[in-house]
Amino acid sequence: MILIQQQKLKMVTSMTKKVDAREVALKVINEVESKGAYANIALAHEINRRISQGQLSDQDRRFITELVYGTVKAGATLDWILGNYLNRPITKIAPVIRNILRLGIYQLFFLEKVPVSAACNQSVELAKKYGHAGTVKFVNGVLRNAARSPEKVEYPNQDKQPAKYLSLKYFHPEWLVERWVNRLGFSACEALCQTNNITPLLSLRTNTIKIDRKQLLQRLEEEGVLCHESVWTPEGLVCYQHPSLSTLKSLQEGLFQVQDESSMLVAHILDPKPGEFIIDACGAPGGKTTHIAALMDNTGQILSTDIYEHKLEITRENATRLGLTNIETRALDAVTLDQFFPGKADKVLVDAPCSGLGVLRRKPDSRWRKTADILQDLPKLQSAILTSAAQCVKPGGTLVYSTCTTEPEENQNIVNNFLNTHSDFDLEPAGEYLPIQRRPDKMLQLWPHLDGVDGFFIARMKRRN
Ligand SMILES: C[S@@+](CC[C@H](N)C(=O)[O-])C[C@H]1O[C@@H](n2cnc3c(N)ncnc32)[C@H](O)[C@@H]1O
Repeated sequence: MILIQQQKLKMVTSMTKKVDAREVALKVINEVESKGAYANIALAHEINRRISQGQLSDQDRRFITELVYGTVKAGATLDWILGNYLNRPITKIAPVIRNILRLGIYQLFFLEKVPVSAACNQSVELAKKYGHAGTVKFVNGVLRNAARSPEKVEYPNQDKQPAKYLSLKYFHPEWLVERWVNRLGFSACEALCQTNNITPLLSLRTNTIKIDRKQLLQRLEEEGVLCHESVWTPEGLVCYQHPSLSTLKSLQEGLFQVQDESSMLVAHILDPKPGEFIIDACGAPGGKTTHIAALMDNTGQILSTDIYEHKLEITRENATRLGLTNIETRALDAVTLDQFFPGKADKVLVDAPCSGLGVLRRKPDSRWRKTADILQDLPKLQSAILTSAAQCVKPGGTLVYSTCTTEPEENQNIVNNFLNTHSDFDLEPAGEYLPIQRRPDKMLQLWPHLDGVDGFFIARMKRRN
């Protein structure tokens, strides 16, 4: 009798846990869909809150993350799959029920380890909680039908409709895939889309003014973080296992900064020297500013500007945590920089606001927030910032332009147009300033599928004496 009761209790506990994980995921997805919340921020908030209340195990955390990231990323494909089993347009379904269906379809079609019965039953449980008798029946019918007849879903022919096929298969907006297929070809576009769906490993930059990389590696190991050394930068670490970062003392002590490897390359290509005066024109939240500051051995001066004061607050917090005292911040529009510091800086970095199309793998919802229009609008701002910031470079000084995008309109075209109209600047081979894997490239374009890092563009120019 006691044994049966214990078994029942165990079943109830594990059932409750499962329902909780899906319910937490549903809550985050609803916030993304109806309130426009950023998936990574809403998820971190929800997970941290529940971890602090002792409600979530590590396994739950991983499952919730998988459900949220997967469902958000696969959004359009899930709706297209659902279209095969619905007798009304998906837009006519109440948002919460639509999200329960998407979550269910994601598990049925893309999460092999989730049993079909669990995907269906738990979705029905959610429908009971958030819907009424009619919606429970509806969710049950749609999901069981999909589970019974998955063959109803037929992807478009890849030769006849390559962009549509890749877009549905790899969860990318069709306008973007169309661009990439035309420019890169089918196979490269497929590899890029595939890579964009793999959540990248966390990478950290050693704060070299406090600790060296070997010591940090050891210290992190003691805190349960398993890393290996970056093959791109001498201070980078790539972590393949780690607890929640907020629990790490080494982070609070300022021993490292979270930063992608390709982003770390920018400061190396700028090649700052101790004692210089450097302007980081679009500096917040300070990833590159603080790297430049460390490469200058905490000497000289870096003026980190940004149009948003609230973002500069984060730059200042990072600088304080990392123990850097050579950084000043100032809120201003970089388009007006030349009015304040003409010919004053040894080096200027323009890490321009961009479409972020090189970092789609980082944020599951970002691909769905962008439209082709950004590639019309952003280049005007990028050019204006570069032109103004360039006037702050001393004769003989250096100008670096970088973005986290892969699109020529925001990258090569901006730099080529600038060079064509500014004969006092010469292009220098950015690839030769790479700290480890040197390349002959004049302008550097890094790709997630080719280089295993975020898609980044970096160009280095020198002002003539
Ligand atoms: C790519 S982010 C910079 C990231 C930063 N360099 C780092 O490494 O942490 C671009 C920044 O440009 C800022 N920005 C956008 N328009 C601007 C403008 N007109 N003037 C100055 N900053 C601007 C944004 O607020 C954003 O923080």
